[in-house]
Amino acid sequence: MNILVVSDSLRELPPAVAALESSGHRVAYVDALTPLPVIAARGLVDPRQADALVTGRLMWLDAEALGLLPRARVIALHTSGSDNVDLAEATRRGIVVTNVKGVNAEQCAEFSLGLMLAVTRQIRTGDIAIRQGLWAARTQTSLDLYGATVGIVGLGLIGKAAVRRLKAFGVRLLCHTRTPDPAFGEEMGMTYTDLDTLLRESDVVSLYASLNEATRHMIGARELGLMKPSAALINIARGELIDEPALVEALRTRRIAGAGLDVFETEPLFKSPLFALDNVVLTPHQAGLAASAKVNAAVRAVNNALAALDGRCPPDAINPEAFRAP
Ligand SMILES: NC(=O)c1ccc[n+]([C@@H]2O[C@H](COP(=O)([O-])OP(=O)(O)OC[C@H]3O[C@@H](n4cnc5c(N)ncnc54)[C@H](O)[C@@H]3O)[C@@H](O)[C@H]2O)c1
Ligand SMILES: O=C(O)[C@H](O)COP(=O)(O)O
Repeated sequence: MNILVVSDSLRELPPAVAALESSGHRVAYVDALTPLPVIAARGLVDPRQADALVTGRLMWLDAEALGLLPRARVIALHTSGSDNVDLAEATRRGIVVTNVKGVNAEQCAEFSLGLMLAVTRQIRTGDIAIRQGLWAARTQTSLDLYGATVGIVGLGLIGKAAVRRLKAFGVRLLCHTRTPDPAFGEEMGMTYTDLDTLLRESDVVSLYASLNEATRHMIGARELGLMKPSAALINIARGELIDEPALVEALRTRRIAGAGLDVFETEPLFKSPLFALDNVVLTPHQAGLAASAKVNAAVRAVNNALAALDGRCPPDAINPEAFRAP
C-alpha cells in the first residue's frame, strides 16, 4: 500500500524512517508541510493514491483537503493536538485519525513554567539590560510566583503536569476545566472554579485547554478586562484560545502586566504587533520540541499508520468508529 509522509521533520528522524522503510509499503515523502491541494496541483506525488497520510499540525485537513484522499484509511498525526483535522468529515469518509497525545506533555508543562518565570521575574528584560551595559537598570520584579495565585485553564495531560510542578512553587492553585478530577485537585490543594472567578483572582493565568468551538477565543477583551492589572497570561496551548488583537491592546495599554506566548492565531508568525511590546515573551511554538519527544512522536505516528494498514485499529485512534479493515 501507499504511505504519503508530508512533514518538515520526520525524514530527519532515523527511527521513524527505518520503521517506514522496513514496512514493505511504498513510501513517498514531501519534506515540507505543504497543503494537500498544492501537492496535488504540483503533480509530483498524487495524494489520491495514498492509503495512509503521516503528517503534522500545520497540515490543514478540511473537507476539501480530505476530498483529495479517496483511498486513505488513516491519517496519522505526529502531534498531540488534532484540531487541524475536520474529524466529522474524516469519520464520514471512513478515515481513522490518530494523534500522539501526551508525547510531549512533561516538556510542554516545564516550558510553560519557564514562560511564567520569564514574564513574572522579567528575565528577558534583565537579559536585554545587561547586554546594553545597563546593570543599574536591573528590575525589581513586581510579582514572585511564591505566594501567588495561579489559574490553570484546562486540566488535561499538560495541565496536570504543570500543576504537579507548580505545587512545589508554593502557589495557590485555581482551576477551570471541562474535566475536573476531584482526587487530583485535593491532592494538589487546588480549587476548581468558574472561569470569571479564576480570571479575577489569579496573578498568573495559564492556558492548557484543547482548541474546540467552546474554547476558541475563550480569552477576549471581556475576559482580559476581568484580570488584575498586575496579572500575566501564559499560553502554550493553541493561539486561537485568545483573541490576539484584544490581547495586544490589553498589553499595550497595560490593562494586564504581561504575557508569555508560545502559540499564535497565525503560524508561522513573521510579523506581529506583539513584536513591538516589551511586556511579552514570545517563542515560536517550541514548548514540546524536546529531541526525545520529537522522535517518540514520529515513531508513534508511523506505528499508528502501519497498524491501520495492517488491519488493526491504531492504538491512538481518536475516531475508532471510522476504522475499517483493508
Ligand atoms: N506548544 C506546544 O508545543 C504544544 C504541544 C502539545 C500540545 N499543545 C496544546 O496544549 C493543549 C493541552 O494539551 P493536552 O495534551 O494536555 O490535551 P488534553 O486533551 O489532555 O487536555 C485538554 C484539556 O482542555 C480542557 N477543555 C476542553 N474544552 C474546555 C472548555 N470549554 N473549558 C475548559 N476546559 C476545556 C479539557 O477538559 C482537558 O482537560 C492543547 O491545546 C494542545 O494542542 C501545545
Ligand atoms: O500538538 C503538538 O504536539 C504541538 O503543538 C507541537 O506540534 P508540532 O510538532 O507540529 O510543532
